[in-house]
Amino acid sequence: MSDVTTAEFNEDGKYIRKIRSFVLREGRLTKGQSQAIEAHWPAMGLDYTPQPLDLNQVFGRDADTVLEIGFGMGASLVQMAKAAPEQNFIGIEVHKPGIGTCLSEAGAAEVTNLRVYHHDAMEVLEHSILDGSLARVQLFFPDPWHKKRHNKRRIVQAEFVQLVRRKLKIGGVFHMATDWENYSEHMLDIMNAAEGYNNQSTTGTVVERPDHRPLTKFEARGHRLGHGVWDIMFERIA
Ligand SMILES: C[S@@+](CC[C@H](N)C(=O)[O-])C[C@H]1O[C@@H](n2cnc3c(N)ncnc32)[C@H](O)[C@@H]1O
Repeated sequence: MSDVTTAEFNEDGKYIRKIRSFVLREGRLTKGQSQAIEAHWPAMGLDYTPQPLDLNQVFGRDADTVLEIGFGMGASLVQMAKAAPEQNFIGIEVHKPGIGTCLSEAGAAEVTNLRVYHHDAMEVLEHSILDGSLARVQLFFPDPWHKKRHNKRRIVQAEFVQLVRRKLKIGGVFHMATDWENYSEHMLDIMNAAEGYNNQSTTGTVVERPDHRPLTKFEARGHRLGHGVWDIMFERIA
């Protein structure tokens, strides 16, 4: 398994510090997580390389590919892969325990249409995914970076959404969900200003949770407490 980021240097060989959307908190792996990585990484893990991935070769077929950024423990990703065997799924996560749990659940569910990266999604998207190759990109409950002075760490930014657009096919969908209202407003501001996208909401705002996004445990609890969740879906039109 490679490092989660690639060190970058300028022409003078000076290390470039980037603003990242995550802070690594490498909690210890449980025994189950490390066993799952050992058992399933050979079949389901994708080692990061800056060369574009041949999706047909990776999945052994030509099918629509859905890519999820920051899948956490992977509960909804595994459910989605299980529920849609006709589609390919790629998950990207920097948190190693999440990789372990996801692989453990994917192994137990016997899914064969899921591959995962343990790396920074920005670099994977930029270098490993061919332009115009994805049917859907999913970003569920990204770190909200609540404090105003941390807002710049939010992954949803003008440049990022154009990177996502480039990787989607025409007609492909960028699907976001958040439980933080201020972040949903930020997402809508960025997406409304972004070229080449069309909001799938008839009201020009948010959409109902589509059936293909499973309700997470955390979200179900939020519902009971009266908390909101906002789904935002934009289609690539150009
Ligand atoms: C708040 S959690 C949500 C996890 C999951 N989607 C869920 O709904 O439970 C956000 C996740 O995104 C991951 N993450 C943030 N920035 C990332 C990046 N640039 N590349 C890969 N993963 C990232 C974090 O490690 C974290 O696990």
